[in-house]
Amino acid sequence: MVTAPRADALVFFGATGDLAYKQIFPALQGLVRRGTLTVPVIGVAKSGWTLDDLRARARDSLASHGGVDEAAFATLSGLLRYIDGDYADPETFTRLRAELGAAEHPMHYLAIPPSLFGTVTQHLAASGCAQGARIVVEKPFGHDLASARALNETIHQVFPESSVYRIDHYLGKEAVQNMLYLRFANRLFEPLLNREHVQGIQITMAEAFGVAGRGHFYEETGAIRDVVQNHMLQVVALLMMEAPSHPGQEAIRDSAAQLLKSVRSLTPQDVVRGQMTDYHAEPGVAPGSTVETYAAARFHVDSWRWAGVPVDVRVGKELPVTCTAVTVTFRAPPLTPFGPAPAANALHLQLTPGVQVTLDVNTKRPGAGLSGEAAQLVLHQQAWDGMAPYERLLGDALAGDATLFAREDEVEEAWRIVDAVLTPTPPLPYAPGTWGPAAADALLGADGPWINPVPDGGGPPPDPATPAAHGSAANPAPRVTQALAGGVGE
Ligand SMILES: NC(=O)C1=CN([C@@H]2O[C@H](COP(=O)(O)OP(=O)(O)OC[C@H]3O[C@@H](n4cnc5c(N)ncnc54)[C@H](OP(=O)(O)O)[C@@H]3O)[C@@H](O)[C@H]2O)C=CC1
Ligand SMILES: O=C1O[C@H](COP(=O)(O)O)[C@@H](O)[C@H](O)[C@H]1O
Repeated sequence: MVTAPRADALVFFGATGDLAYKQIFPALQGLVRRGTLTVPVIGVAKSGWTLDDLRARARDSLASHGGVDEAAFATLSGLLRYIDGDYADPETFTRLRAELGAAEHPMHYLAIPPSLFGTVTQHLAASGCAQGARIVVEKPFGHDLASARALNETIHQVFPESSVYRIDHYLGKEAVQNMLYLRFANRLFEPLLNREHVQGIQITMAEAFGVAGRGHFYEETGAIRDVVQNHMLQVVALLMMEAPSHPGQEAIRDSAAQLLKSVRSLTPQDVVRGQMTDYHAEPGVAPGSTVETYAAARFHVDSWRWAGVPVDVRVGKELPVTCTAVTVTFRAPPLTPFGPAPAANALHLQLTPGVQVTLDVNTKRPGAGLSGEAAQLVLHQQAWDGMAPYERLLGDALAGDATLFAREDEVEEAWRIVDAVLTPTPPLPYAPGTWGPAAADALLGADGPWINPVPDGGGPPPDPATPAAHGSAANPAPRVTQALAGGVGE
């Protein structure tokens, strides 16, 4: 729900950077194509570039990330402005104020190194650029609980919480929003999602690639800071939170924050840290680095609804597949008059690639007698995200809708949960292409084994020039049932 006026300028700090190139120009072109980006886009960086250099960079970015839509690109080019200057120099912000002209509600997007968030915020205030403005801040938001609190304080000296939009691009994923919708738009699942019926929950975020040339960044971060503190805990919150009291942004964020408040702080015994054996060969990685590229953790949610249900989360680089999936495994029926059921009921939510929801059920084996076999209902299958996460999030921020942005209390709770396991201890080695250190199995004990996701679907978005593809090849008709996939539960 929108609570702020529409932004009338987008100031893009970090327009010459890597994130801009890989994600943001494609998102901006998408917004232009939808007609939701019509305001000036002012890039600010210190590369010594001209506006034409920025336009050339934008075209190059689009050519290698999704394609140039000439009509949309022409409009985007016309909206682009560029200010070349250092963020430490007040003059940069004086020029920005002049470029903003009559804009009353600029949106300042900080796609810049986190060490500069404070500097830029303070210069925005001193130059008058913060007046009536909102700020969109990239991840990571802090390095631990203390630094996140300090950063919140710095930002709040200039921007009230209602004007702060903290990006967690997982919240912009169609599949993550679908998870929330599925829970509360159906009578079917919600009554079952509690300790009476759920045996355990597993979430795996597997990536078949490594640190992808971002060794310097990863050395400062590691898997827990990179994706557990933010993406994984947001998924936990949306999957397990109570129903929001109304559709407004604060109600949804209140429920998510409340759930995070009930997650017990991790201790070293709850976590297994791993490091892929080729990590030290990555440029920017220190010899002897103990940064983890894999982490498995058992979370406990101390709430009336979830007490005693293990929530096991595993993330890692250079695992066998690229897939993020949630599995909710249900308890066995109280009586089994026809003998033990072939498999536990389970709800699988594939969050990436694409969107997929499946349900493992037991059906009668055809023929004589009453024995069963496992089957899988495919409830929903969609091969692409509909809207790329950054397009969705930047569009929402421009419109003044903060629902899909992490609030101060959510971010601080998430840091509180992981704070005691951030100190690097020697990680266990694992070979690229494997599912990580064997010790992660011991973490689950009798609740194991880990469920290795088998990615199904996914793929590039349909060509914008052929919108018919949206409803056909890209979104195949759901299968009704199929035999239980062999990989699930292995
Ligand atoms: N890259 C990625 O895949 C992801 C990045 N992020 C986050 O996005 C943010 C940006 O990351 P990324 O794009 O990789 O970083 P880069 O280092 O590639 O880009 C940094 C940008 O900031 C500008 N900049 C840095 N210092 C100054 C300064 N003193 N004055 C003016 N401009 C300056 C650079 O300008 P210039 O080029 O002119 O020096 C450049 O535009 C970070 O918070 C990162 O954590 C989040 C998710 C993924
Ligand atoms: O934030 C990050 O997310 C990506 C994974 O995002 P996805 O949308 O491709 O699933 C991860 O690779 C990266 O390390 C991390 O910084």
